[in-house]
Amino acid sequence: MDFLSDYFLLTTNTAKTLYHDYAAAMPIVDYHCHLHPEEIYLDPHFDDIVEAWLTDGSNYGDHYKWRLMRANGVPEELITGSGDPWDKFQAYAATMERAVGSPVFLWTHMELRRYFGITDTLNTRTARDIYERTNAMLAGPDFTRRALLRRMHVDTICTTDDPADDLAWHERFAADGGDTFRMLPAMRPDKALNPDKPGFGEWVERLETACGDRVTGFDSLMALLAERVDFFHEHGARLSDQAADLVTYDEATPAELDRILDKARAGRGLDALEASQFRTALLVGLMSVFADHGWTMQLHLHAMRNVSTRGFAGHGPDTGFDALNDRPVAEPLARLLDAASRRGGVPKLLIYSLNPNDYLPIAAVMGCYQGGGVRQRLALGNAWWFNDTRAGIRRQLEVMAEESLLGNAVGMTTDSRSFLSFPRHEFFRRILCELLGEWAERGEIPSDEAWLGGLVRDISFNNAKALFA
Ligand SMILES: O=C(O)[C@@H](O)[C@H](O)[C@H](O)C(=O)CO
Repeated sequence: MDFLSDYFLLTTNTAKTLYHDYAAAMPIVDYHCHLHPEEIYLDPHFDDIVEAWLTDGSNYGDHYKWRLMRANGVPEELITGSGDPWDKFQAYAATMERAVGSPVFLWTHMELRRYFGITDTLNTRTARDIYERTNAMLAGPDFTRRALLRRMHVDTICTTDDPADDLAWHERFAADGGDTFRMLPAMRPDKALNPDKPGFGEWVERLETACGDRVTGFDSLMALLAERVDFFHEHGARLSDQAADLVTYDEATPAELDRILDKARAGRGLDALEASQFRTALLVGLMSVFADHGWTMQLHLHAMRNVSTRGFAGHGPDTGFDALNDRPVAEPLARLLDAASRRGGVPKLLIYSLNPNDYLPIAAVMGCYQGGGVRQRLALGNAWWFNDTRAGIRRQLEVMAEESLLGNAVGMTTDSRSFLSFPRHEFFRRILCELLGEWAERGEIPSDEAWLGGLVRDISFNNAKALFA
């Protein structure tokens, strides 16, 4: 089979039919990504393929590529530094020559095909020609940020926004009549959930300013966060998204929570127990608020961030110096959900983990809190970050099928920092169809095309669209 042919990844005739007749044309709901609302609203062109693909001055770029370039011995000057764009592109091309089997290799060539119509393999011999052809096209009207989203039939895109953000860019986007797609905020209260991290006190002051009110204790912090959920809801938000790099459960009295909050605001440092008590109470409280609003809460578990001290000191967060951790998940997650179910209720939840060994424990715990007349109240989040690979996506789909209801899975997200990364949805849909096709042609599921095609459309798009119903 030719590289990236129409049938790539589609290993059976059933898969080919399911992908091309049911998945391919479905629009995209990208409900978790890191694209900036300002860039989407202002809709500028890219200076060149290096800005679109690798990095710009603000170190805002695709750290998946940066990690591979570092692994290939490329000096930082040509990764996130101020090196010449052509030198950077050459270095990336040389890196791709070594990246056989990497999803980044596949995505790179899918993006060259889907956006630029270039079918050449990127390497040091073709780099100059591809550099010049892509740069010429990037200057055209079909390559502004919004045009790239339109061309991928994006229906909805959710940005990642702090509770204290004013959502001004979302307001301007809506006031101008939007576009062929919706840009909606998703609330990311990570700063509230990290009272033991530097900047917590400053963040509380940002929240007070956004609300025009004071935080006088833990309950008032929760009240101001609930106010921001109302504000986000009025702006179309229907999802939250928070990282839980550690999943712990420790209870505290209201008085203890107030004391911990004061200590955190004063920057006096919290011990592990105090941080866990604060996070436990805040997560359970937020679950109640999200349940009241009918929101879907995304929990991103077990990242191990900023592993390299030097890397973090030199480049800041989200620059390719993160990993995953293998901390326990089942018991603390069960205790969090149980506390929520006994108090304000368990919201709709998408629970991701960076550690694929967590999939089965998470799915088993999830099954204990379904119900209340809500279809798939809890679902396993899609294969995330290091798991956004053919094997990782298959594993997540298999566990969702084996332990819950694959027909209710909520598709894929780019989770990206690149406007060119939307073929990751095609990558996912092909792997979904490949898996269903294999099961059907092994006789493990009925080869009922209409039924399977409907499920493919639901998993690829309809289930994600329903998050906003
Ligand atoms: O949401 C997260 O915590 C991660 O997606 C994180 O932002 C990471 O840098 C990323 O973008 C992985 O795709």
